[in-house]
Amino acid sequence: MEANTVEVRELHKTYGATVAVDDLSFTVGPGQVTGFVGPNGAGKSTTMRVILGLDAPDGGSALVGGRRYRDLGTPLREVGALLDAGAIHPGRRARDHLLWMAQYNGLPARRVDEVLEQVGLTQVARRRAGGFSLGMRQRLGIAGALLGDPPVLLFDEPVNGLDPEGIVWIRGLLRSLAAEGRAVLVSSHLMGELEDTADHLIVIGRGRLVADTTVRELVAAASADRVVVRTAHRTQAMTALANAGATVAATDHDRLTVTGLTSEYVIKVLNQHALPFTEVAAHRASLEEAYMELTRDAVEFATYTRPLEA
Ligand SMILES: Nc1ncnc2c1ncn2[C@@H]1O[C@H](COP(=O)(O)OP(=O)(O)OP(=O)(O)O)[C@@H](O)[C@H]1O
Repeated sequence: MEANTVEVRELHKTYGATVAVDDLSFTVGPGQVTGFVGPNGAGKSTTMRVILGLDAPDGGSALVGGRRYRDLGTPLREVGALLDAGAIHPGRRARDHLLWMAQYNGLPARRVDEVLEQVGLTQVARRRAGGFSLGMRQRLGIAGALLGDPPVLLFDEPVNGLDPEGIVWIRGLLRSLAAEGRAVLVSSHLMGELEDTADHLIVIGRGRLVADTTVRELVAAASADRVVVRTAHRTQAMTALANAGATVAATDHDRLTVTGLTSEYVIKVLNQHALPFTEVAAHRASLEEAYMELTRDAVEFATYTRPLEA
């Protein structure tokens, strides 16, 4: 297997009575950003911890470049990770923290200054991490992940708590790391966060695989066959389109979502009835909408509450 690939196969992990990861299999391929999505408690962090050898699986395997983490020669050269940005000793200066990591892993000290530059911390390299903002701590954590120039990178909820500028920066960084041919796995409990970043998606719920798909396919499936219409003649348009065989929902005072007809046919029907419109467009679902569609059954199940007995 190539060095820039992660393979998770039939992974199983329990903590006491809690099944955190349940027969999970997926591959993180090179040259793309793979989003790892699921609600809180779905098992994302546990999976990443197992990949990084911080937790032992009860069954199955998680291999980096075909090897278990503990069999990697110099792990930092094979896989870098940002798990918990708060984990740096507050009294330690940023540069010293990275120098210690470099020395411990037999990496040249010049890499420290390179990664500090890459994450934009050169100016504050001699300050103590305790005085760092969350955004600066995230950057320092990422500098540590990049230190060994690894072909595989894992980021657990990297945008959590960041300001918009920090979020834009991280997105750009993830894209450029993937463009260099690396395998990049990034977790989030918010699908929308990955909209402009991920190429591929692994969606999990309760430790199990829900979807393994490209962002493009997922959005296309959720968008399929839906047309958005804007018209001041909402009621008449709803009647005309429904009579033409469409399923129509009013989504705003002047907006309809039409299913079952092409946009060309929708225009034809509106013209036949001399109904003016300001917009007829094929709907493109957001990633968040696609996710809702994907998990709707599971959510319905989860939010079902038994009525009180009389
Ligand atoms: N060390 C542990 N001891 C006991 N239970 C744990 C431990 N780590 C995780 N769990 C449980 O395993 C399940 C999966 O947790 P995990 O942190 O992997 O989910 P997650 O998808 O990363 O969630 P989040 O988005 O909240 O970080 C949860 O039910 C959690 O409570």
